[in-house]
Amino acid sequence: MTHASDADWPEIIDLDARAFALPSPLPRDEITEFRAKVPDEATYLIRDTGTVEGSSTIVAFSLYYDLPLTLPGGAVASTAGLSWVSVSATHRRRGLLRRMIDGQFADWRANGHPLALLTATEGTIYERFGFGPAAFAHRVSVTPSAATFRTPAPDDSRVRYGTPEEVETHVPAVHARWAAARGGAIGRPDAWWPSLLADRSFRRNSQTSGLHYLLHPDGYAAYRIDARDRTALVDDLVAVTSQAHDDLWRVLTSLDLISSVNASIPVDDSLPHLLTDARAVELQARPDTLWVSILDVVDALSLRTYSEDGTLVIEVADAYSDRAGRYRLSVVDGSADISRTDDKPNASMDISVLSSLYLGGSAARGFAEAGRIDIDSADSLTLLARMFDVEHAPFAGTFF
Ligand SMILES: CC(=O)SCCNC(=O)CCNC(=O)[C@H](O)C(C)(C)COP(=O)(O)OP(=O)(O)OC[C@H]1O[C@@H](n2cnc3c(N)ncnc32)[C@H](O)[C@@H]1OP(=O)(O)O
Repeated sequence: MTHASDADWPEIIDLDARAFALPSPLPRDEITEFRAKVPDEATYLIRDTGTVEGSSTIVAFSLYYDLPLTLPGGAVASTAGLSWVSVSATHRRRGLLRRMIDGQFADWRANGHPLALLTATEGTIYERFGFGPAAFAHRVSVTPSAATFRTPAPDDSRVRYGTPEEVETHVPAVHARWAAARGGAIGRPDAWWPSLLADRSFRRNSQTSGLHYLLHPDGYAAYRIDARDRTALVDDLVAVTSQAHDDLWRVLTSLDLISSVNASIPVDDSLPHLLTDARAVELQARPDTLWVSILDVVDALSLRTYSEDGTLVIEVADAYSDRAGRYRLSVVDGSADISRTDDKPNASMDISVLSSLYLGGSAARGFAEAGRIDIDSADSLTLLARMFDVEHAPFAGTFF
């Protein structure tokens, strides 16, 4: 296994397009922009000799981004975001993914990352490495004609369409304010913004418009129009205050000639409650949007805060790595002290389940009822559930 160099990228892009069944690979002139997002040492590739004598081809590739993740309580963890995992169809199920993850896992730990993240194409690949789905979103379709707000619109909502110059300064700044305040939010590194704001053609098809940006002093919404069925597709909506949230949604639901507004919103978003008819917000799917793997149990559990004080011994099983063991979690005034222990456990679970609970986006009770958390008493389950509970559901906000 080696790291990628500039010369490898055209081949990597082709491998990736085939593996992800994309209609066309990333255009060559956009590779440079993409390359700014990832240093060579965070890329992993495996070559195999080709059928033509002397040739060799890339048969597996993956990379990780250094991503800031806001945790319950407001601390920001430096995480490793696994992405672009592609194995050639000619080399499937020969352990190449496992080889790449083994290498990355060692590097993530050497770099001191307490957590690894990913967004998954399929739900059955990553649990074996200790990842669990940890944040979700509601994919909704809002019918503007039925979306009547319970309260009248303010005289001036302060929402305006932004010029490109305004968008370039306002959007990254508001996103950073929002991400710092929302548990489960992924902060966007500076190097990501040029390609996001450029809204390259590969992000849309011939029937969809470019992005329109609505700006508010405390938020923004970026949407495009699909001309085929006159829908508005919300690409990004960030609101630091509820006023910004409500004002942006008032504009989005009053777009003329639009039959529906499609968006991915937090599972606890207030939008349905703002309307006289909550059915105007039709739930279409509840996808997992972020998978987490706790790489270091003591470090990770110490970084977040907790909603209930108390002490629990949690036993972790780990078939992939060395995270197994018993950990005493003592919470005082919301802050945890964690240490390894030999004491009898109150709750036993796989590292992937603990990783799912970590951001507060999954309920301990559901895992216990499914037999995936062994619990010594009803009181322990109540304490576990309350400890990991959070004020706002985690919302990642960024696909990577
Ligand atoms: C974070 C991301 O980037 S998600 C994107 C993942 N990539 C894709 O979906 C693109 C298309 N798919 C591929 O490129 C490949 O099929 C991959 C990357 C999913 C798997 O690569 P492979 O090299 O075939 O996996 P590998 O042989 O190392 O398998 C490792 C383990 O995962 C299992 N596994 C691999 N793929 C799958 C799958 N799609 N569903 C269920 N299990 C899987 C294997 O059975 C094996 O299990 P075991 O070791 O516990 O017995």
